[in-house]
Amino acid sequence: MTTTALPTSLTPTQKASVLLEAMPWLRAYKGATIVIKYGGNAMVDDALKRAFAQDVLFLHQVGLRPVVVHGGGPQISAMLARLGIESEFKGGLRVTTPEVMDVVRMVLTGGVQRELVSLLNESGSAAVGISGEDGGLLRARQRLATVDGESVDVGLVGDVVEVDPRSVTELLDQGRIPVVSSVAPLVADATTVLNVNADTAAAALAVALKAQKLIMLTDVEGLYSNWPEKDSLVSRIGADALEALLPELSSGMVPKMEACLRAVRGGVGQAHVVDGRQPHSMLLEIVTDDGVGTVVHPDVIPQSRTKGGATL
Ligand SMILES: Nc1ncnc2c1ncn2[C@@H]1O[C@H](COP(=O)(O)OP(=O)(O)O)[C@@H](O)[C@H]1O
Ligand SMILES: CC(=O)N[C@@H](CCC(=O)OP(=O)(O)O)C(=O)O
Repeated sequence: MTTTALPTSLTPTQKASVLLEAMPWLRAYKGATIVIKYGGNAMVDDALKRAFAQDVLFLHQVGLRPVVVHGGGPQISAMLARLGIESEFKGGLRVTTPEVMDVVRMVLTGGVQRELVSLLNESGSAAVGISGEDGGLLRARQRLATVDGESVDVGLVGDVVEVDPRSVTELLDQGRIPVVSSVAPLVADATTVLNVNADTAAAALAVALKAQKLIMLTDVEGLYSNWPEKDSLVSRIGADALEALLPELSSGMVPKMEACLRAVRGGVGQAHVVDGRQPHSMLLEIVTDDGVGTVVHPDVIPQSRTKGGATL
């Protein structure tokens, strides 16, 4: 895999200080489980996908336990269009007929997941693909979407109600990088498969794994309190304040911020929304002092999760 060289304009001292800045963060996160949600909109070009793979491999190499949960909304929409199947979103969720569900499952587990696994394994073999259907990982119940305060039917769309994380922890314990697709069997009938928004799946998995961090890579700088006003980017928000803001949010930000809230309320140390269009944004978020994007934190931060003035 090709690597991005440091610009030659950096002096040796500056290069050393970049490495040294990373040290306390790497020490703090050694052995930590980090769930990374890689959104379909952040997979827009090959260079970005490679930068993403490099970051995941770096974190794995230095002793973190990264788990990738991938999306693929735009890729599913492109395949549906090629097949001439109409599709629409309500409240940020795809209306999923049985015909659409077949395509969702095929594109996520057969396309996007395979591509990410092969990218991560280009210079190794640690990545292993798995779906919510495998090893009883996820179980879901049909859910409705909320549009203008009203509940609306979106078909075969699920919310995760049970997680058996053993298949993922076993992979992590073997030194692997699990790459998870967000389809899940119906809790009452395992032969019916539901389409789970990947943000929702990532949050449920992060809670079950007791992850230290959930990172959402998307195609926007972070959460805007007054979208699309550029000066309304939120850098930090607590769970209660986010809950109050949820009814104001629209489209893809609804499941994403619901997922961040669920994660921090469920015991995950922090949830981050970072811009996947910026190469290495995730790495910068984890191993440097400069926070990027939006951090969602629990209202009460346990003492064990603070380091100096910073929150882990
Ligand atoms: N308040 C908001 N803050 C940021 N983005 C918003 C907001 N409201 C709506 N959006 C839209 O949500 C999109 C991200 O959601 P989505 O397309 O589902 O991403 P992903 O594929 O990464 O899950 C942004 O590109 C933006 O167009
Ligand atoms: C129910 C629902 O909307 N499921 C999503 C699953 C993929 C996904 O979440 O992909 P992104 O993360 O790229 O948006 C969909 O069908 O598009």
